[in-house]
Amino acid sequence: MQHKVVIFGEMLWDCLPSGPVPGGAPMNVTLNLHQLGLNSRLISAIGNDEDGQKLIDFLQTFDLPVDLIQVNEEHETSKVLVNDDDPENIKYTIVSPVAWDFIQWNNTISQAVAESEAFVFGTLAVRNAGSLITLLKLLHHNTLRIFDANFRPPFYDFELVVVILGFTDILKINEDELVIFADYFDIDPSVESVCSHLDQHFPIDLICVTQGSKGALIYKGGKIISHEGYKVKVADSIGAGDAFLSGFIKTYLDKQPLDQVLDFACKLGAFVASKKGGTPRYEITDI
Ligand SMILES: OC[C@H]1O[C@](O)(CO)[C@@H](O)[C@@H]1O
Repeated sequence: MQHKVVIFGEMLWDCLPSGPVPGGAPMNVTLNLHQLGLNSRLISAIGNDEDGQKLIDFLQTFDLPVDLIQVNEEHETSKVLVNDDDPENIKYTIVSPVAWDFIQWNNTISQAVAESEAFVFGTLAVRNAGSLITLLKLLHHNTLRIFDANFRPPFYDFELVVVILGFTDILKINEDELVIFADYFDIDPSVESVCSHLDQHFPIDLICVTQGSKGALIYKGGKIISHEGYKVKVADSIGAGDAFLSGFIKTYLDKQPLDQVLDFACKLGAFVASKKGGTPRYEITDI
């Protein structure tokens, strides 16, 4: 049976100097999972405009269901200005407010989350109270809750992060976010200290930490499994973390051993880093 995963958050156009590409971490994860053969659906919002229609058209070229994507009459489809001068360290300027700042709760999205095997969310889409209220309601469902911190300064608030951590089963952070967590909790910024602190104070069962070109690790029950990553020629790092998370979700739900889960997550992350933008089109056999 196909695993059902629901993803909540932003969908947008990443405006690179070379032209616009579809993006947004939650949309990138949804598309990756779909291409990996899972039943993935995105809860998001576009404006009633051409940019929004083009995003829907793009998703439909993958045969991805778009029934949980709302059309907001008052706010535009999201655009992000991307500075890719340093391909390994991308800078994002995220226009505000936009349609996905106002994702409305309704029975259809609630039921989709209730029936899902996993529910994935991040911090950017809840920068505004409109979508935050909706996410907080959805977090009460009894499904595997996967939190991808995906901090996009200045759009995150650590007090809110702490609330969300209370509803998190699996957490994914990168090495920069690890330091932000350590600063907030006023603890040593090592992987061991941050992960064991989170393990002790929150209901989190497993933590993934991505470390850019140095690879990634999984922390579970006091043990760390690490992977040195796959070396590729980086086109840009847009969506590499999203691809890592997608590879993790697929193999984790398939109940593969954690070292293989980590290996596939690293492989997919590296594969997407070797392509331009966060939403390349591929077959599983290409990875
Ligand atoms: O979601 C915020 C930003 O992060 C990315 O998803 C990459 O992880 C970009 O596509 C987007 O502009």
